[in-house]
Amino acid sequence: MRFDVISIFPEYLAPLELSLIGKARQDGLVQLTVHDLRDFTHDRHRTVDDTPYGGGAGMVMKPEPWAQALESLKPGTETLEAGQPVLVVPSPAGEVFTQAIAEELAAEEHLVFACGRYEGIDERVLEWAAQNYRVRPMSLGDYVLNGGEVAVLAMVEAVARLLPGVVGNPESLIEESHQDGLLEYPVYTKPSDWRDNQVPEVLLSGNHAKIARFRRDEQLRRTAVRRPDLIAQLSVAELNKADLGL
Ligand SMILES: CN1CCN(Cc2ccc(Cn3ccc4ccc(-c5n[nH]c(N)c5C#N)cc43)cc2)CC1
Repeated sequence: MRFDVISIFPEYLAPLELSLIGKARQDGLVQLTVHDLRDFTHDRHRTVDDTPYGGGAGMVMKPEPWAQALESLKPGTETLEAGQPVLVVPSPAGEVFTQAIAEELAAEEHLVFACGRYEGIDERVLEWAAQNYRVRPMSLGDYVLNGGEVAVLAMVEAVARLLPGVVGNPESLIEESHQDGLLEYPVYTKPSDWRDNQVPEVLLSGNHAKIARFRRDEQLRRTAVRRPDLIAQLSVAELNKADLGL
């Protein structure tokens, strides 16, 4: 999988050189390149923004540097068969990024991320880019950030960890939170008695059926309390099976 990230703050993406993603890059499982948008400007001040048409506060990112940066990444013939690369554009106005979308993107060969700043990128860039990219405005969630870099750190990690060989134990990807539409169950480790707080007895029982039931009930209980919106999508049968203890 090839990732390209374009930003005016390339150093913001340095954490992607660490830990699992960093190792995946060293092992050649992931090719990730960060590009400085200002390298695609040609004026003395390396200008990337200007005032908004129609007035309003703040500045808007100029289209030309983005067009030149995206053209520099235009897919070669080797990827034509795979279809156009996906251009992910973090935005407060994007579709909300989910585990399902992470899995979708993990099946792609080439992802390009455009990190906007200021009040956003001139909209014509997204329209123009659609000639060579499948453009996907994407939001990390319903809150306001100052730019796209934090979102790209999260999205790249969520996608890259799904790629073969990146996470040491692939089994840990199976019981993922949100994978089955529920929040994950609580986890515990030694000591079993910690400051007079005990690990739930069932987890020490060795009875795998009871442990599985306990974990499922905890998933349902937590989801019902913290994310009732997810519960609505569950079957009645599933809910009846659980002892929610609410
Ligand atoms: C007059 N009003 C008109 C509405 N705007 C809305 C607005 C526009 C840009 C920004 C800052 N920004 C610039 C690029 C960029 C990318 C992603 C995100 C982002 N925020 N939240 C997420 N989940 C994000 C993601 N992913 C924010 C970004 C903030 C707020 C304000 C001014």
